[in-house]
Amino acid sequence: MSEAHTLPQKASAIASPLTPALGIQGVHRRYGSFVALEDVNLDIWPGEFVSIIGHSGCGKSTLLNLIAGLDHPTDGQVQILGRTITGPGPDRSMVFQNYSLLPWLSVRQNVTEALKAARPDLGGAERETTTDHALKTVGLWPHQHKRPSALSGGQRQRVAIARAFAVHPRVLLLDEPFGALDAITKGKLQDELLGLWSAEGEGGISNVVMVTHDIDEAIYLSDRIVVMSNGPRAHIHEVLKVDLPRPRDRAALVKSDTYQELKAHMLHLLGTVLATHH
Ligand SMILES: Nc1ncnc2c1ncn2[C@@H]1O[C@H](COP(=O)(O)OP(=O)(O)OP(=O)(O)O)[C@@H](O)[C@H]1O
Repeated sequence: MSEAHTLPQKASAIASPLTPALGIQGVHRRYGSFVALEDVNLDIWPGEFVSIIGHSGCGKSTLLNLIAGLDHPTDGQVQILGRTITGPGPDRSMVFQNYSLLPWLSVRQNVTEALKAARPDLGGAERETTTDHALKTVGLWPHQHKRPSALSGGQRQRVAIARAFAVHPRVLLLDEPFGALDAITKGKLQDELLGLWSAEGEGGISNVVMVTHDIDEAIYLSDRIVVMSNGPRAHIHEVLKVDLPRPRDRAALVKSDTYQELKAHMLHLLGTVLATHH
């Protein structure tokens, strides 16, 4: 169950197996004398879906922000396809824990404004078509002219996801995207996400890096699960490979031995080995 360089399961992944989509190399992040992350190293291969799990405060959001280019390592570097990340870019798009919608704009405008910022190359007509497609994909077409305040939590989450999908990022970064949702909505959004990730070409997303607290979600979605040690001085405790064929059937999956073993191992890690006493 240790980290291994394995070919991911998405067909497009095989194109360049030797250059990581994301290379996290000797990354430290200190805030003054407080060491949040210490020597984090991880290669994420093109086509991989990777989840990051760990106790509260271990630096998961910090790591995601470093990949997004919204923050910078104190030491080490994060690379995308071999190039050092120095700031945000249209090749990466982030869905934050709090959705970060602009409350004075409609659902549709929240998507189009993000597109204007992230994809200035698009003409007006193309931007509208892309927005239409994203809103339909997440099932928000009938609500496109509403303000976020008129939406349910699940619908707001869908706007944030539509916005991220619309910019067609090569890498989609998700910070507990489904945390506050009911099980049915969560399941639907997880499947929509998998659909977009596994689609090739237009609308396809090469990599997803997702922070989650949900073990079942991590196993259902991921190719690998990164388990962080507790902070401060958090680092990668273990990387688990999810050796379950795709497409995955939720009901059948939970009965499989591989699933049960992986879940038991993660419960042991998080509940015993890395147990906290808050
Ligand atoms: N700007 C900052 N200044 C000082 N300390 C910070 C700053 N940002 C984060 N930290 C600290 O770094 C550590 C990691 O924070 P981070 O938000 O990445 O954790 P997390 O694993 O995402 O937590 P959670 O699961 O609760 O969202 C925490 O101890 C936090 O207090």
